[in-house]
Amino acid sequence: MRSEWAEAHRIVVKIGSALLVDNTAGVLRAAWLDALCDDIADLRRQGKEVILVSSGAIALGRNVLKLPKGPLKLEDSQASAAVGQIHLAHAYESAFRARGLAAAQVLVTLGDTEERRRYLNARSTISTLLKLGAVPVVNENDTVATNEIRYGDNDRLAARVASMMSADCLVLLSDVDGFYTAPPGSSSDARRLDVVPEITAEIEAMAGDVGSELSRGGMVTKIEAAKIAVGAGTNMVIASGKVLNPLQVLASTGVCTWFLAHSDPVTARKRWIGGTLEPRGAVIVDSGAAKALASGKSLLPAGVTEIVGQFERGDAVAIRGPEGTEIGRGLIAYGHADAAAIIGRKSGEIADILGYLGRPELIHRDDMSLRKKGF
Ligand SMILES: Nc1ncnc2c1ncn2[C@@H]1O[C@H](COP(=O)(O)OP(=O)(O)O)[C@@H](O)[C@H]1O
Ligand SMILES: N[C@@H](CCC(=O)OP(=O)(O)O)C(=O)O
Repeated sequence: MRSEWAEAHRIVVKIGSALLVDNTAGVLRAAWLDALCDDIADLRRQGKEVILVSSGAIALGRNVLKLPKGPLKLEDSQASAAVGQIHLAHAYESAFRARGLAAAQVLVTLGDTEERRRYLNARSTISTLLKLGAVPVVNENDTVATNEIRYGDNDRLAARVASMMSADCLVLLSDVDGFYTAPPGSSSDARRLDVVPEITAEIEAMAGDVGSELSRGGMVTKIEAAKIAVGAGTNMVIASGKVLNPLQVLASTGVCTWFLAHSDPVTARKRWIGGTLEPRGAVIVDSGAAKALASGKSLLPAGVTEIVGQFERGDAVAIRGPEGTEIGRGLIAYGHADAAAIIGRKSGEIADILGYLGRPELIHRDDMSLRKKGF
């Protein structure tokens, strides 16, 4: 197995519906799920952080509701997801509890990963869960997501989660053991690629549709996911989940396809913050704060002398030194009005001033890109 696997500290694992749900009976494949949870407990013992993105709610729920086979209307998918998600949550809770781990259900919508304020909230909640030792189990909140505002497939959702969480590796477990030069079902000379170093038009043309009635997206959405992941500095793997203990099998055999990122997640995130996002305002810092930032510290309200412009929590702002020169950019943890109320004050005073317990830092160092480090 490639060194990227051994070196990965934060791993997102996405599980397709076809793996979790028995297509004929429409019920959960409990023995498979148990074995997967063994693999995750094992990774946790190795000191790694694991976030699961699990499909399966609609596939499970439609069976409970006795809906006919074939494509579902949007409202029937949403009803199925509502029913199936309870079953999924129950299954994960008991499987992880049996292994001494707490499962945490995180249901997200497209807006939670796209809109700045909610993005920071989701990132912060998942970080806290990891810090507390829980295993976040993420799915799309299908019950409230309508066609215009939904991912619809969990491949891209998993990639957005991996990018949001600066994960080192995203594993898409599927019913196929990698990316082939053509859809394996329709072409007998299709062969699996070990590594895709670049997602070219030729690679995109090799991706076909879904392999099972329960699934969504096929390889097309996996390639879309790969673009998001590698752009965020996350390596992506497509591997087979058709075996028991799929992560252990992957580690020992190395059979899969790798989509390699060109930089690490921290560098990619800093580039995104420093180069891609348009600043909505600015914070002016004093010389002491400028020095602290240069030595790798977060920006505390005490070191800020002025707030410029109007922005919301999670927006990008410019960080300017006492002479007004831009020294960096960052995602700010407060909207402009609250930020203006707490600048120059100690972090311990924030709750008294604002009436709620906000973050101690105005801009966390992970959410900051400094000019001299090159953006
Ligand atoms: N180039 C390709 N390489 C591998 N599989 C492909 C390719 N093009 C299409 N597929 C199909 O994609 C399927 C996997 O995607 P999908 O059915 O959406 O599963 P999942 O539930 O894992 O998301 C495979 O079973 C295969 O039939
Ligand atoms: N949120 C949906 C996921 C749908 C989906 O992406 O399925 P899959 O292609 O099997 O990963 C569910 O839980 O049913």
